[in-house]
Amino acid sequence: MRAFSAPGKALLAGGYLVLDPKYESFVIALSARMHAVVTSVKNPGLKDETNIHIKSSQFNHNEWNYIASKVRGFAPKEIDGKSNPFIEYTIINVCNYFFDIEADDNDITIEIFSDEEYHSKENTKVMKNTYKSFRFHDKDIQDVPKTGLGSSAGLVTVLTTALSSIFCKNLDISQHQHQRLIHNLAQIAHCQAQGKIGSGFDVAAATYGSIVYRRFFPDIISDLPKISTDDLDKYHTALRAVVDNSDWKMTATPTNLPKGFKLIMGDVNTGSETVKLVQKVKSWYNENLPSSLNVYKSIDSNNMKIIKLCQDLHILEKTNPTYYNDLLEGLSKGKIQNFKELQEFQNAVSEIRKNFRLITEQSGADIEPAVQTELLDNCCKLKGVLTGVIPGAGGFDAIALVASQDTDIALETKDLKEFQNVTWMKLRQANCGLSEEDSDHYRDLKSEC
Ligand SMILES: Nc1ncnc2c1ncn2[C@@H]1O[C@H](COP(=O)(O)OP(=O)(O)O)[C@@H](O)[C@H]1O
Ligand SMILES: C[C@@](O)(CCOP(=O)(O)OP(=O)(O)O)CC(=O)O
Repeated sequence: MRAFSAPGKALLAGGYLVLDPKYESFVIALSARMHAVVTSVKNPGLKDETNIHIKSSQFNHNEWNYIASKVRGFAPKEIDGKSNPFIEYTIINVCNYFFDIEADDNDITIEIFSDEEYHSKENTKVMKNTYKSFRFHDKDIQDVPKTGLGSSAGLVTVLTTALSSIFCKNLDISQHQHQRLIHNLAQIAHCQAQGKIGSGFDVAAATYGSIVYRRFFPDIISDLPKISTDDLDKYHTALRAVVDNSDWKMTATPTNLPKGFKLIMGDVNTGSETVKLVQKVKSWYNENLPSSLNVYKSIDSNNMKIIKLCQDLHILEKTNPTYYNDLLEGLSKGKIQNFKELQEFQNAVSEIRKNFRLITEQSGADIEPAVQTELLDNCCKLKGVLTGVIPGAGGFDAIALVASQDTDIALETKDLKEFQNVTWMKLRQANCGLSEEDSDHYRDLKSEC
């Protein structure tokens, strides 16, 4: 029995630009995690087939029971005809990657758990033990509203890890080459399940944690052949080559918010459709060249300022702790104007937001709609708050603030009508990407009362 977990994400800087390998982005991994607990047994009754049971009991006892066999290219068959593409493409890719390894066991059960912040808490019951606490819903997974933290990317990443651990007994996710294996397999499965090749920052954060990210070239995935039972070798040979030997040309450099700063996320309970926003922005971009390129260049130079400022603040904390402590105190007490680093941080974010408001106006894609502008501006007036953005694709999704560690946002905004539509989420910046957990910590979950 082994267990793994992977974090959710917030794209703090780099929305839209991250789709182009030309630009780098700033991704914060979140304390909300997806978990997978895997067990396996040898079932002598099964010939040349593997049973894979995936249980997601938190969602109305959802489960998917698959049979996968080499002769069908490991295309999994769900015994009741139920479908979950994220699970299916994970099985296909992991099994095809390890096609020549005879696992000791052929009956595998993986239990999925997701931390509460990924989904709406309505009509839920808490089940907990000394180590973990999860919310149980009375609806199926697809019917429970999401908060947009990247549940499918986290799911595919932990599932890829859990299933790989059956074929690769010495899987050690603290090793760089194993992280790379999981990342590449999960990235492929996630794109195939979504039916599109996005930037992949969510899978990269699920694997590597908070990162400065430059995407892979999309053709690395789109060039993979279709799985065909006529030529089974074709897919797994190509997959192995892409996963192990191709140069993905992506970068995922570990980063973090500087010490004494924290991320605050607020859910605004409406949500936006990323795919539609991306389509509108792409059309606007292509129809407005070269001025749209200048807008992107301006956003990029401010994204880079934020990344650089985080690095500079890390250094300052070590080299000039007295000044650094004064700066943190200045941030807590609302004396931002006395510290050039804080001012530069604020200015960079306001330039980015200004550009996104311009794109909103010209493209019709609600990236920073007026109600969110008002909300963010109000947040920025709160003591301890340095700045705020709508992460990722923007729109009516969550807001993300950068604030001093001691900011008590719930207390500061309590009973203020301008914040009545925001629910402050129980989230922090994560301290790691993919990690191995103690499988005993998921046993004997009990209802609170
Ligand atoms: N805990 C879970 N158990 C099973 N499937 C899950 C779970 N969390 C997410 N999924 C799968 O991911 C889908 C949601 O993915 P997506 O729409 O990409 O949302 P997100 O933006 O949160 O990644 C769900 O419909 C389901 O298929
Ligand atoms: C526009 C984007 O650059 C960022 C979208 O970020 P979100 O965090 O909004 O993403 P979803 O979880 O997919 O809704 C598209 C991309 O990078 O794929």
